[in-house]
Amino acid sequence: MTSPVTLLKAWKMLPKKQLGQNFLTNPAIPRAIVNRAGISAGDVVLEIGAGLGALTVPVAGAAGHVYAVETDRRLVDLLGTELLLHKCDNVTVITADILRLDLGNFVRDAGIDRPLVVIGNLPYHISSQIVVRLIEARRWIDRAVLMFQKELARRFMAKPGGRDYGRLSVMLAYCAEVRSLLTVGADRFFPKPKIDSEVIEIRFRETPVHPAPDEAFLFRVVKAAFGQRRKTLRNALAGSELHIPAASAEQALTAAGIDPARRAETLTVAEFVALSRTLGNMPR
Ligand SMILES: C[S@@+](CC[C@H](N)C(=O)[O-])C[C@H]1O[C@@H](n2cnc3c(N)ncnc32)[C@H](O)[C@@H]1O
Repeated sequence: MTSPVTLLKAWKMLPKKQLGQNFLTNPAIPRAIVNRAGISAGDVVLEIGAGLGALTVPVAGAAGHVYAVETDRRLVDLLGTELLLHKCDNVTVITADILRLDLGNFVRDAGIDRPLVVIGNLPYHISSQIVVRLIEARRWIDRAVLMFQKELARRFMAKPGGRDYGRLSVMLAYCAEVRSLLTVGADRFFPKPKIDSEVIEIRFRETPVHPAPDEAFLFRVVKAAFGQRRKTLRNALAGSELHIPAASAEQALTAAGIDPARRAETLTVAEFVALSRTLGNMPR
């Protein structure tokens, strides 16, 4: 692996902060990610934010095929050269904004016949949005192995009852098993970010443990409940974009067996599902 400092210098480029460009500098990290992710020749991988190819090259060495998405057009020639140099002939580079890529259409158009393994050292400013997209598109995905800023990764894995527990903790617990694979120090990147990173595996379940009658509505309820997380659930729901009268919120919470004076951060996934059911059954 050529160091990002050398590569960027040779190609007369500077990293773009607004694209979250913190490139991996130490080849041991991508190798560890590939090993712990258990990438094998049967896998079709979608990489998000390929950058200079630090992860793309070792992933290509282990996987059947890699679709490497990168939004920064400046990097495409550089990435192509790196892939040629490392004889990676099983990589398709896609110049696109991952948030605009329709995964269903992409899988169909590319003729991909199996659930994807998604991998990436994510641009930190859109990490949460990407996870929401992956949850929505999870029918096309087996698992995702992604690097986040450590604080965010902790929130994704949080259990009810603490400050870290939020909207995405609930959405992920609803549909996936999440575990930490590895912590990566800030000094393993160029430019060096302010905080350490963590790689987590999100393995999507075929069916949720507590299926909601209407998943999209469940996710709206979760968003509304955490929208004003310091308020009691009764008031948070009443003041939310769901426009539920306070009396109806109280009635739905009670019917779901939830004390209306509790806060969102104390509810389990099963309780959110029960609440979405009683709210969904109310006349609107
Ligand atoms: C943290 S860097 C990781 C680069 C490389 N994978 C590595 O580990 O060294 C994130 C990469 O995502 C790219 N990126 C930022 N926003 C993106 C988007 N919306 N869609 C696709 N790629 C994006 C950046 O240009 C950058 O190359």
